[in-house]
Amino acid sequence: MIDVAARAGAGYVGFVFFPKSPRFVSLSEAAELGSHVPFGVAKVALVVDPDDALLDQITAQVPLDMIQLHGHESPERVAQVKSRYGLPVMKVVGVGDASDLAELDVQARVADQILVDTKPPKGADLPGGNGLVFDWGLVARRRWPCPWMLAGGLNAGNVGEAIATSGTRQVDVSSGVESAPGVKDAAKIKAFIDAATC
Ligand SMILES: O=C(O)c1ccccc1NCC(=O)[C@H](O)[C@H](O)COP(=O)(O)O
Repeated sequence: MIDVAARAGAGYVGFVFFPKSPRFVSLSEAAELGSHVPFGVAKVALVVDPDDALLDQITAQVPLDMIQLHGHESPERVAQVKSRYGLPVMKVVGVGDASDLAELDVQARVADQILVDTKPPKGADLPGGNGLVFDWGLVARRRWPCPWMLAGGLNAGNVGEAIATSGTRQVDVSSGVESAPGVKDAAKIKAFIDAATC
């Protein structure tokens, strides 16, 4: 499915290293997948509150261009990961309401990129990939000192409105291009990218 995404124009592909996820990939699977990603498409490791031991293994075995921190990592931890691994770090910040915007301002001063995602509901099994939207108006016309990407419940049917409302220049999707949890769908990937780029 990586070739489908790349041919359709995706700029990033992500490997989910979260064992409870239906999208989980092992180190060896990610290493194999990563070796086939075309030049120009960034390979991103998605990790949740990882310790150095896990990141040491991932970065030693998987060809990567970026690390995405999807847990409760502090700005200090973001800075540590950047410096220890020499890779750009995308920090995910979950937004449920306006009170969550302050963390975006703080993390955007440290991270290389921020992913503005929907805050997972309390008790959710997954910190991301839940297919839920938030109020895109909350981030409309906001500026941060690093590039940012919008995520959360996007699909081919709503991504145009999400871009128009939020003003984002980059979008991220997971469950919205799947036919079942963890099963990516080529037609949905193409439709999503077409809708996001026209
Ligand atoms: O997708 C997962 O299973 C996952 C597990 C653990 C951490 C992050 C995870 N996904 C994060 C993503 O990058 C999603 O693309 C993002 O949250 C948007 O997901 P969706 O709402 O399904 O488009």
